[in-house]
Amino acid sequence: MALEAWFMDDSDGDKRLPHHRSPPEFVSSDHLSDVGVLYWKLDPSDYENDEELRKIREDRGYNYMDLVDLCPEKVDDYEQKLKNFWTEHIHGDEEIRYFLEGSGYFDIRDKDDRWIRMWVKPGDLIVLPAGIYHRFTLDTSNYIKLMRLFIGEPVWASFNRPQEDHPARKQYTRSLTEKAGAALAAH
Ligand SMILES: CSCCC(=O)C(=O)O
Ligand SMILES: [Fe+2]
Repeated sequence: MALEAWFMDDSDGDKRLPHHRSPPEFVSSDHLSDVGVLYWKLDPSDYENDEELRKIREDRGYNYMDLVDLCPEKVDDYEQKLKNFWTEHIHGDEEIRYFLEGSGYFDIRDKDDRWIRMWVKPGDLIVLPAGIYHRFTLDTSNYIKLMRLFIGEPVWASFNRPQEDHPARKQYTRSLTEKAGAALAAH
């Protein structure tokens, strides 16, 4: 099963609702990989002993991991955190999230600056490239539990848009341009 993703409408209504366009416009896994998103579907039921997850972590050097249970009782500054997640931002490193319970919306900007909404659910492992604009919200289930992965000492710093001069942003836009150039040359 592929990740469910779609282009968002332009309405300002409740962010926890799906925000499909009318009619809905789904986004293919090719389009997601074009903007540099990596995706795996794993079995979350026994994540502590999952051989597939172990292999991915080893291959990509994700030696750091912790768990986040996103509910008011377990997270300090819950409302503030959700607010920060919802503010469009980038990071200087990959953002790697493995979703274990509940669900939510991970929104990313594509190369034409359109919002793509990815509906993340248990078993979805998603890697966002450094420098991609994104944001996150819970959906109407109001709950999510996830694993954060990182290479080495984690850096959670986020940089709110605009960030056109940030090295990670420049590198990212350059990589998109190169990809587009290579695609043209292949035709
Ligand atoms: C809660 S999943 C990811 C939210 C986010 O973009 C972040 O932590 O930087
Ligand atoms: Fe982020």
